[in-house]
Amino acid sequence: MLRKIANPARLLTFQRTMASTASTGPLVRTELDSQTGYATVILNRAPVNSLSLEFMAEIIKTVDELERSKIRGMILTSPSSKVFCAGLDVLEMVNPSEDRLRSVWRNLQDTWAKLYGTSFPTVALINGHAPAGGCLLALTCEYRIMCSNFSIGLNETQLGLAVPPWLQKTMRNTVGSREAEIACIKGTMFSSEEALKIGLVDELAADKGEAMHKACNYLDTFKNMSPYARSATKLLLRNKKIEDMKRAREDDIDRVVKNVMNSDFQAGLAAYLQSLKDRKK
Ligand SMILES: CC/C=C\C/C=C\C/C=C\C/C=C/C(=O)SCCNC(=O)CCNC(=O)[C@H](O)C(C)(C)COP(=O)(O)OP(=O)(O)OC[C@H]1O[C@@H](n2cnc3c(N)ncnc32)[C@H](O)[C@@H]1OP(=O)(O)O
Repeated sequence: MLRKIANPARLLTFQRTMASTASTGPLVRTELDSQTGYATVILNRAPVNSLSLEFMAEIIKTVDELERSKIRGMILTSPSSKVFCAGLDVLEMVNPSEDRLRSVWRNLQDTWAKLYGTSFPTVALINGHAPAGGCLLALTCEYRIMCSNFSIGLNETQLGLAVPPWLQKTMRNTVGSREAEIACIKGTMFSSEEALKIGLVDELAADKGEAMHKACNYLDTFKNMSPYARSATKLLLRNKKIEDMKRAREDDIDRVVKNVMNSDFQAGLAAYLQSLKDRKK
């Protein structure tokens, strides 16, 4: 459940209607507490918040809007009780047109860059599983609070996908070189407790209410600090990685096209999709 806001009149909700969504309501909902200046961004693409082209475009737009609104902090979360974000929409990879595949990958790069380079402080409130692209979203935030009994990790290699260099770097920056190398190559999924142990998340919480409380505590640490000094320091730390990604982005896209258009990959993906369905039986 979302944190209760003392005065509902203070709650401004930006809502956008999106075409082609199976979710109820907008793909991304933002609730702004005007007392604290903290925005809760709720990823809302049922059932598992998988990242389609349109969903990522909406996340990017939301972050742009929040930058313009001069918020004091952002909490990224999901309305689901089981899944934070299931990563890229695997259907985007099934025999895609090359043009769409390029656009999907470009949007993933931009989603990462936008969230990684926000001027305001960011917390991922990971209230469910966060494989691959779900872990990527969490890694873009400055601080991660994870509810117990879920899993998180960059499991791309398990699906036959290479982890892009900019994402490897983000993982390395978070957990250190050795842990990142092994985790990326093996495609390890970590339990919440294991993730805490290696520093992939910063705190655990028993439930979403507790996680929200801890997220606000993190954001409160900046309450009396100059937003300029804070964000300038963050961007000095992070901008080079964003620029590196942008410089190499066309090569990155070409590599992904080669990876995904390959017939062996497509055969493996079909088997993977079947295994997702079989798990339910
Ligand atoms: C276009 C991009 C091109 C190239 C990529 C190249 C390189 C990529 C490198 C890095 C970037 C990131 C990549 C990725 O993110 S790949 C996606 C990885 N994600 C997964 O492997 C997650 C798979 N899902 C699960 O493990 C479980 O669903 C989960 C634990 C998240 C939730 O389990 P739960 O039991 O709660 O739900 P399910 O019944 O399994 O799922 C419900 C429903 O949703 C469908 N589903 C699940 N995940 C996805 C997904 N990622 N994309 C699309 N659809 C997904 C699932 O099949 C069910 O559908 P249905 O059977 O119709 O109800």
